[in-house]
Amino acid sequence: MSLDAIKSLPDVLASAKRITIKVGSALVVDAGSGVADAAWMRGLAQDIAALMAQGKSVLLVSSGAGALGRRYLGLTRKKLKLDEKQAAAAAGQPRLMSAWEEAFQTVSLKTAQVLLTREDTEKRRRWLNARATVDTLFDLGCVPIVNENDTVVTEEIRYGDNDRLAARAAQLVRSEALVLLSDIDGLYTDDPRRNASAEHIPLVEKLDASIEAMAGGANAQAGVGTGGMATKIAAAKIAGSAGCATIIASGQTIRPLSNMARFTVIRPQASASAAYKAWIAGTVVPAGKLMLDDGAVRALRNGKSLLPSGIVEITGQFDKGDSVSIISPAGDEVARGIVTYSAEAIRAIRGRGSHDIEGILGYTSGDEVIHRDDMALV
Ligand SMILES: Nc1ncnc2c1ncn2[C@@H]1O[C@H](COP(=O)(O)OP(=O)(O)O)[C@@H](O)[C@H]1O
Ligand SMILES: N[C@@H](CCC(=O)OP(=O)(O)O)C(=O)O
Repeated sequence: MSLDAIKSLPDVLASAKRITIKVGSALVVDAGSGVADAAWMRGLAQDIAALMAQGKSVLLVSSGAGALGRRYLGLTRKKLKLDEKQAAAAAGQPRLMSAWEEAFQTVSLKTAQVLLTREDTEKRRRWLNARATVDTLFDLGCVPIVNENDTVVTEEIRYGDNDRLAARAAQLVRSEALVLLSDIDGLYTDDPRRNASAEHIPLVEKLDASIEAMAGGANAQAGVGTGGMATKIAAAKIAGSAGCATIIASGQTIRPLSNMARFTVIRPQASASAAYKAWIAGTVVPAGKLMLDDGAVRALRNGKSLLPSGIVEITGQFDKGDSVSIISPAGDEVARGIVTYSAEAIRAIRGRGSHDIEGILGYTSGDEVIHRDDMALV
């Protein structure tokens, strides 16, 4: 795979280690035939392979299940009832995945399906489980392909648009860049399909109400998009608060990431890891305390993860995924972090070596009680 292909990528993408790419239905589904656009999908697969060859992890969020299923089931009416939309998504999703599988096979990459609901991204335990699965898929060199689990979500509990789902997914995997590939090459001062004098905006430094006011609804002509520019700006806001930059670009070329002539970059408020650590340190109420020995406190201050061997005492009842306070022998709070094991499990493994964990608990969730990425020094 030639790396020349990605020379024209915006800097923000070149410097990101983890990238989330969202593609809209209009790109994946050929408007005339109503089936997956295999040639376009192969082109994107080549671009993604080029990014992965640089050591980046790529999460793909793909719309198109509803549009593919509609045609397959012969549901051609413009307006469908919710249960019909869900039926279309149920029929379209396996078609969408098999089209992606074929596309990625041409660049020797494996794919995996991750169907999420809003609850998965809002309930902490489910969030952590989803994150662990996607991390493992990255480690295995796979391209996780995310969509909303349309068949089980009702109107009240669904995202309904994959722009915001993609922003949450980007946050889930701690992406530094979220690319929203659409049928338009970025944000304009007004919907350019309705206002010919609308001007393109290449860079948004600060996403405020004046920017939000520019973004309108979907391209009604295409008929398959959901949310339009408004949900892309809402997505950029979610991503930005998690330290992730958003790029809105047109996907209407055969190699959309290599041929990104014009786009809009929306700057995040902080770096992804700084935003995550600020969230751990500030917004989370600790559910318990871990008292450490001096050696463990020194290790944490040197940027190491917390291992069971340095834990002397535990207070409180907490579960895997909860936040705890980490206390020095002098009684000071040195850090806060998200635990990989429950209070009960940590009581059983405290003071022991990581290699003993599996023997004591009968399972292991990793060597660390708190991974350094999940810890903020106070
Ligand atoms: N300010 C704006 N700048 C650019 N596009 C806009 C703006 N306001 C509304 N739009 C519309 O948003 C559409 C893209 O959203 P959408 O149709 O939902 O695509 P997708 O399927 O990629 O999510 C554009 O085609 C355009 O008509
Ligand atoms: N989950 C839906 C996609 C909903 C959606 O946001 O569509 P789009 O605006 O085309 O990205 C599907 O696969 O049909």
